[in-house]
Amino acid sequence: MHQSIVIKNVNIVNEGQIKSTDVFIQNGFIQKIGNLSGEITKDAKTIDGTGKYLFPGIIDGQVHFREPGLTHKGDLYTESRAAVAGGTTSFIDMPNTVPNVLTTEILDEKFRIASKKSWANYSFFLGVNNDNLDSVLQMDTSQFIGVSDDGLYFTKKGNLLADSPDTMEKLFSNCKSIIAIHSEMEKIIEENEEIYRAEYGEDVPIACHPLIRSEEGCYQSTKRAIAIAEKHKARLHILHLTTEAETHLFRNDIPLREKNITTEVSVQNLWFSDKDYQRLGTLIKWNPAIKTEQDRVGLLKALLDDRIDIITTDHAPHSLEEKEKPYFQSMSGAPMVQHSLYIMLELYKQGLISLEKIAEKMCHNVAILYGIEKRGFIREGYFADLTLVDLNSPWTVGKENILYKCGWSPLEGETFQSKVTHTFVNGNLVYENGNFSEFIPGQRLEFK
Ligand SMILES: O=C1C[C@@H](C(=O)O)NC(=O)N1
Repeated sequence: MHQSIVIKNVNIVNEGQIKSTDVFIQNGFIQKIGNLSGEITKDAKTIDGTGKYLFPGIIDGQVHFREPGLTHKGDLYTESRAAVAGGTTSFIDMPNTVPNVLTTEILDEKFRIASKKSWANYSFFLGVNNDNLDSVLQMDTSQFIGVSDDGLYFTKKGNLLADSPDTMEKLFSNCKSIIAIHSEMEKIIEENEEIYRAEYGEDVPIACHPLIRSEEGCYQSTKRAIAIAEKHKARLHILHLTTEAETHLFRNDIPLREKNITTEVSVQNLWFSDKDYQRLGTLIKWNPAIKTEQDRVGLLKALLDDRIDIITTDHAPHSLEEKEKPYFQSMSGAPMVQHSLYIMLELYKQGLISLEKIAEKMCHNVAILYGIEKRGFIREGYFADLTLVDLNSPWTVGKENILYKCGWSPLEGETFQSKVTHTFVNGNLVYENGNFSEFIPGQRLEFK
């Protein structure tokens, strides 16, 4: 259902600049950027962009949309709908669905479901762990967006790659595609669990979470993974960094395109810190854990100085019932994909990051890092995935505007100054001032 649309007098935030211009969209693509008048836009729907800011659609490099198998928490329809309402137009989903994505058959099935249900553009990681390592090494993994172990440890202890240096050696010496790993050492976590269990029994306070899933567990794991990757010249991506200490293990003296070792931060680690455990309890229990205020500040600094390459959400919905349990039973993770751009724009309002840097880390760099074709930038000939934002339109997160299937957010009660007013996916205006268009499926991400 492509339409011709012209966005007039809008500030485009793109490739390190903000420029006031017009953008003409037709047949799914950005056809023209510049001051437009007359013939070309004659039959086009006009959107007045005066005073607003146009970003490339956000590409979220790490989400858990829960389908198949865990659809009481979320599914590809509900979570991708929440995504586009928050300005996210593409996502890459993790393999800890049920069954785990450990074969190409299951991967194909996820692509099939997404082609029917996803509002946003999509791709999926193939899961890799000790169980399927040999078969993964037989595959031509350069055909996949990447392999990842994220979340697979939920179904089986001891499956974090970070706990299996032999597996990592074998994988890193053979795998041609991006290897995205969840970097924590299970052994260190288990030792810490025993210490706190001895002290508190089963009633361990949530404030102990960052001490159990500790800085040490993250740092040792990331350091070792980088050493093994460097030895084999593998393409390693460390998922959701949570400590300042780890940021110093990454380089910022070479362009992203030349890096073999990259990393990311998830928005919640730029927003929450250990001071929030008292207020929000297990609602902000994540793996790896939200750490200290010093870590939060250090992560932001590393993002700004390019040791951290991209921003993701690790959107991980669970039902409230699954969250509101004593420490050991409470599920880790929380929904975020509808609110990621809002968090970053609020940090902009606080003077902590520029709009250009937000576009770089949430759009351009994700496209570069994963080699995604023709997305992530506002350029003529690129897909018209675009997000229009009003920076002066305050609103408050509440049950009535949360779109996640699980129906809650750790951000409830938070007031954000900015609002996404329009979201375009492949040239289709799918979201406008709180209303959705008819359902139009997103596309499979193509990559180089
Ligand atoms: O890595 C992960 C996985 C995620 C989930 O719930 O799937 N939850 C988390 O807290 N971290």
